[in-house]
Amino acid sequence: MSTLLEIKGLRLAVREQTLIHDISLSLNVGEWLTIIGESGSGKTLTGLSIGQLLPHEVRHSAGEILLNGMPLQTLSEKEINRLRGKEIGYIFQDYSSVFSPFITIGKQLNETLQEHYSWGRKKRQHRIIQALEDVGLPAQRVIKSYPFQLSGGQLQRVSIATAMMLEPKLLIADEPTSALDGITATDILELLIRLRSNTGCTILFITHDLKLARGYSDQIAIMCKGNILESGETQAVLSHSTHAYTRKLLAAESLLTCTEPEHSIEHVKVGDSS
Ligand SMILES: Nc1ncnc2c1ncn2[C@@H]1O[C@H](COP(=O)(O)OP(=O)(O)OP(=O)(O)O)[C@@H](O)[C@H]1O
Repeated sequence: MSTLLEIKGLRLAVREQTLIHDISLSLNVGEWLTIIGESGSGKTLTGLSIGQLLPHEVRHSAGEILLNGMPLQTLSEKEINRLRGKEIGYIFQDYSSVFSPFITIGKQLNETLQEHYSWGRKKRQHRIIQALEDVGLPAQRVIKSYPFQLSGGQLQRVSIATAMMLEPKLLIADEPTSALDGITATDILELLIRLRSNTGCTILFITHDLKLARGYSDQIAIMCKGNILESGETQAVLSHSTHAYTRKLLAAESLLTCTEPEHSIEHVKVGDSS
């Protein structure tokens, strides 16, 4: 299996404060990796750093992020802009902020396609309808709708359709179900599974919910205070965890407050004999 994403010794800081401490992760083509950790552990910053979407005050102070072997931090603004959307797609918890309130969904999706492809109107229209149908929405009605005319679950489906219509190799889904009720959240996860098997895309999923990590991911990484405590195949990490925090986490089935001393955390790669 070939590696799509490699994060090597990534460190992020704000002024003198280190927020992410030399983390390393790798993700193979077509895999689903879940990063799980309590609030403030560094999940979102890790996801944003891949597409160079960090808040301006957060510095990438060490390490490399490679997509298909290409070091992303060496790209110009124009080059990374071209990769965002087409190679690296994002879905966020706050799907409503993705849409302009006074423009129909069809027009917004059309503008997104125009930014990336020089296709004619008919081909763009066809792609939009197909993308909306792929996420189980009534495309003809949705393209004429304004965002406020759709439910939260429908809008999150539209944001997934927006990301998937560009056929990204890597989809970063940051807590995409946190704002939805339980049944809608499960539907969205099932949808991501189906889209992954249809398109072969690779998924980096960010959550604080162990149930979601357990049920859907091939690989799991447990984050705490800007460090990765353990990572590896989901089953291996969950059944042979070496870290006391992970074991307590499993016993509680919900996130605990991480009490590890920040600077002495060692990243354990479960199942890695090298
Ligand atoms: N712009 C910023 N300036 C300063 N500190 C920041 C900034 N953004 C995030 N942080 C800090 O970095 C740490 C990691 O934040 P991050 O948002 O990545 O956590 P998270 O695990 O995604 O949390 P949550 O689940 O609540 O979204 C936190 O301590 C947070 O307060």
